[in-house]
Amino acid sequence: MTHYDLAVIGTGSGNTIVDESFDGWKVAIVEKGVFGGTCLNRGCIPTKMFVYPADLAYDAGHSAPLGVDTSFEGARWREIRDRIFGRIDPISASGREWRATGLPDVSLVEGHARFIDPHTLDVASDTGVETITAEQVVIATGSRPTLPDVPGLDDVPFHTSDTVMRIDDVPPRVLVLGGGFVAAEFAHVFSSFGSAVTIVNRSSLMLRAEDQEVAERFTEIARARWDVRLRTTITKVERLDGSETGVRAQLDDGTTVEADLLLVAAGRRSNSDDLGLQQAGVAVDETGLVVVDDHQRTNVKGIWALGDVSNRFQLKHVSNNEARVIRHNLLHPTDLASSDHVHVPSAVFSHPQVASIGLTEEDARERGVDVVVGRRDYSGTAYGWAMEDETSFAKVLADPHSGLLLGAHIIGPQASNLIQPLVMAMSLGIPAHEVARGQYWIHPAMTEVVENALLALPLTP
Ligand SMILES: Cc1cc2nc3c(=O)[nH]c(=O)nc-3n(C[C@H](O)[C@H](O)[C@H](O)COP(=O)(O)OP(=O)(O)OC[C@H]3O[C@@H](n4cnc5c(N)ncnc54)[C@H](O)[C@@H]3O)c2cc1C
Ligand SMILES: NC(=O)c1ccc[n+]([C@@H]2O[C@H](COP(=O)([O-])OP(=O)(O)OC[C@H]3O[C@@H](n4cnc5c(N)ncnc54)[C@H](O)[C@@H]3O)[C@@H](O)[C@H]2O)c1
Repeated sequence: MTHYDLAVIGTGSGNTIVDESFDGWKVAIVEKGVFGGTCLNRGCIPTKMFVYPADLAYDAGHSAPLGVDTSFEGARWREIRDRIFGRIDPISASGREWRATGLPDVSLVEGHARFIDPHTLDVASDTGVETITAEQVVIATGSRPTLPDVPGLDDVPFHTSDTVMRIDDVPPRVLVLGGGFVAAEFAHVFSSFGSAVTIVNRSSLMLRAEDQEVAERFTEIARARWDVRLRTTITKVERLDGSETGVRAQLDDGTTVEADLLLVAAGRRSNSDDLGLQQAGVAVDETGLVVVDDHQRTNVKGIWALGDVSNRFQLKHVSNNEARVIRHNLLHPTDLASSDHVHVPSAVFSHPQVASIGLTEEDARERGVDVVVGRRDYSGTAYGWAMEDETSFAKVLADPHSGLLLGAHIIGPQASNLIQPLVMAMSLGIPAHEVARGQYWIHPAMTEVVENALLALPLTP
């Protein structure tokens, strides 16, 4: 049995904790799957590498309103896939190699970790069980796709985001179960490359967690592009005769959908189960998230947690922030840092993009928060005219007296980039009028939509 100063379970954001500041520490990094975790191998990075060519394909087929005659002639899916994973897989492999052999004090222990007690882990692999002990343990085991209880699902071929990017060909018909981030991004990718997409979503809007006006606009655009079934669930799914991958789904509205590929995108759950947390006495909340304080400490001394296993955001920039906090706190136990869970932005890389931070207008109303709203359509700016945009807008919420921003929501081209000055303003506490008038906004850049939304706020001087 080997004793370590530190054991990190999970090589997603967990892997980023251990840098040269831990020289002299004896460290175990434990991983049961592909080195590098979700974002690198099957999440943020490959999805965005598919979205970019999908944007090109989509735009090529939609340039006529600007007087440009281009068309989408087809996508070489296997070439796109192999280019993407030809870049990613070697990064994962070399990261693994470096951890396995490159550092004298760091050991890569490959297998499934389970607590035996707060300082002892059994790591099970095909070659047996290795028991290790550690003074400090970081739980960074991430999350996995939720599989809803759909009758027949166990007996049909289906994909989740874990597997769908590695398929061989663009399916003619794709059925997506779910209407959140994953559904919105993959529907765009597959339909841009030629698939007919049907979305079956339980809630009444796609991207239902967004500001309602944004979710409504996204849903309206999605309906014009895909067959979107709202307030609908699949009641039964079965194999499609004569097809290796196809399914026939019965919906609770009485209709049937046939597809060549079923993508299940119904949310993700924390990988806190199957970790033996009870043996360690680590508390988990009713949704399965490991409970941590602002310093990322669990209720058990010496055990920390970060990322999707313990936060509800399920975003890479949040996991990375938490990893930095844990690194600092392990190295400076008497001067603990805290994570920022207040100003958390997110973006959906679909077409259109959606980006948001802070309160939605509905949140503000429900909580009785006094807010004013500033809104600007892209079509009210010169760059919007250049793009002939008719559907995109930016919306900001602020305290009417201080002018401090409380939320921002953008739907349209480059939303994920346009929101950044608003993230900065919220995070640094810069009032709206100062953001709008305390700097030049390059004319006539797309950012003018943000400037104008800020100027549209009816602030009391
Ligand atoms: C399709 C998709 C697209 C996404 N796009 C974005 C995006 O654009 N922007 C964004 O901010 N976020 C995005 N996310 C979310 C982001 O990927 C996650 O929030 C982030 O990767 C979580 O990091 P983590 O370190 O908590 O977990 P992970 O990266 O999942 O790492 C956990 C690791 O722990 C290992 N593990 C689990 N259990 C055990 C065990 N018992 N023993 C040993 N090892 C174990 C796993 O194998 C895994 O390697 C996306 C997610 C998905 C699925
Ligand atoms: N760009 C990004 O940052 C990005 C991209 C992809 C994923 N992610 C992360 O991964 C998480 C998971 O994404 P997701 O899209 O799987 O989850 P989600 O929570 O965003 O959406 C789940 C959707 O599935 C629907 N649903 C659930 N059960 C259903 C059922 N039985 N029938 C029909 N519809 C059902 C819900 O109504 C909801 O619309 C996200 O919350 C996000 O944090 C982030």
